[in-house]
Amino acid sequence: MKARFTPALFAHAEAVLGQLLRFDHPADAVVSRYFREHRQLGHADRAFVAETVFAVLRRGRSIEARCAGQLSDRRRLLATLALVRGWSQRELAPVLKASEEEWLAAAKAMPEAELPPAVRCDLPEWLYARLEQQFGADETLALARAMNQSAPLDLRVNTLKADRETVLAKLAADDITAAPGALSPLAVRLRDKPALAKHPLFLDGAFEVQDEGSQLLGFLLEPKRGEMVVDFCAGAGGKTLLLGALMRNTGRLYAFDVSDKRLVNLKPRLARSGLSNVHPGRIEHERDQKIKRLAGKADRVLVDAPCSGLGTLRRNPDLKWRQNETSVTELTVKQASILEAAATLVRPGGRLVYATCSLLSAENDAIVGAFLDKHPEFTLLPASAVLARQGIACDGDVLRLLPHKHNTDGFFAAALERKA
Ligand SMILES: C[S@@+](CC[C@H](N)C(=O)[O-])C[C@H]1O[C@@H](n2cnc3c(N)ncnc32)[C@H](O)[C@@H]1O
Repeated sequence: MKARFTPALFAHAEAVLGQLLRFDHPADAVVSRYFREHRQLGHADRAFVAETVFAVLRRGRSIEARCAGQLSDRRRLLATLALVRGWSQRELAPVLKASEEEWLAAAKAMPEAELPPAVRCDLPEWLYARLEQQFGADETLALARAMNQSAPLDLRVNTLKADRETVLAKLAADDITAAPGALSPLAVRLRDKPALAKHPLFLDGAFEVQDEGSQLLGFLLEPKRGEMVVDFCAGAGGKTLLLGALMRNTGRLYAFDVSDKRLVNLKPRLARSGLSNVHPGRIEHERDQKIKRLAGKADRVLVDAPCSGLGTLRRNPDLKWRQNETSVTELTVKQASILEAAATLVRPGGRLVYATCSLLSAENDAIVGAFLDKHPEFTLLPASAVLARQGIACDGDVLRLLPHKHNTDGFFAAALERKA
């Protein structure tokens, strides 16, 4: 159902945008809190508000340029509706003032191709410069365009509870249009974004929401029955749950994180999943005693490192305005330190996977390159070969998923093996 566009609904979007543009909290948290405080807003109204303010976060830089400096939050929203969402002046009529019509027509008339490259890509200068150096101008534009779209909703089937065909059939019976993912053998991609929190298959643990790209990191680690596996930065367990299922609920899977809050969020997911091989543990830092006790014992270790998150701009467009060169440099120091500590856990012949959801080589190739230079006892396992033997086609010695090529979030992952 489409929302009825009224001045009151527009005012809600304006209020949310005002909060978002302070950039002091993650955008999804700000929007969720606003909706909790305004329960009268129905599903369609919420969808309108969320999509419109997220569109401003995605396209704000080029919108500003096209509006030639005459900007307020109200005008940002009007211009986004007209220029990004393609609304006509007739559709905007309930809100648009006669005095704004000329301004909006001029913004619409300005050709996008005349904007400087970073503005056209809707990226801050520093980020554009880094991506352009890595990918070249044409590919950066394609990448930025893909990242300025909203992401599809992907599920991961929990093989302890169901198989993909059964999940697809049951979703179809509920009029939820879905298709098997193109890369992950466990992925289901939905055509729309239905609310799933009360769906019986979700409540029963038959699926979890997880980007298809994120699922491939579990396959790169390739944990087996009966092994000892460590998820070093487990967070709320997005990947832990997949690893536990790949281990067929056997062996021992440690889920470590420094954040109590995230580990608490893992609990209900674990309960739904039916897994009993997962051992969550909070650590103070990467050199915690709990870690030291496992030195040299783990068959496989996943480091899903804290990162800039710049591969997830489709979902978190605010990150491009909240990260900066200093925050990225601080993250790289942390990433190197976590990888160093996690590596000590790996037994001879065992596997270590370093992964991020960043696009920046400073957080990816540079971290792994420096680690391998310092640790000749580790070698790089070609990611394409590891994935090919599990029926997953992906080129390259490292896994590099990109929104414009793979239609997933941006991920980097490298599989390293400690020599036997
Ligand atoms: C990319 S997130 C992990 C996401 C999680 N693996 C998932 O799939 O949902 C990175 C995590 O690293 C955790 N972290 C930060 N510093 C850490 C450290 N020194 N040791 C372990 N975990 C850390 C953060 O709390 C955060 O949960």
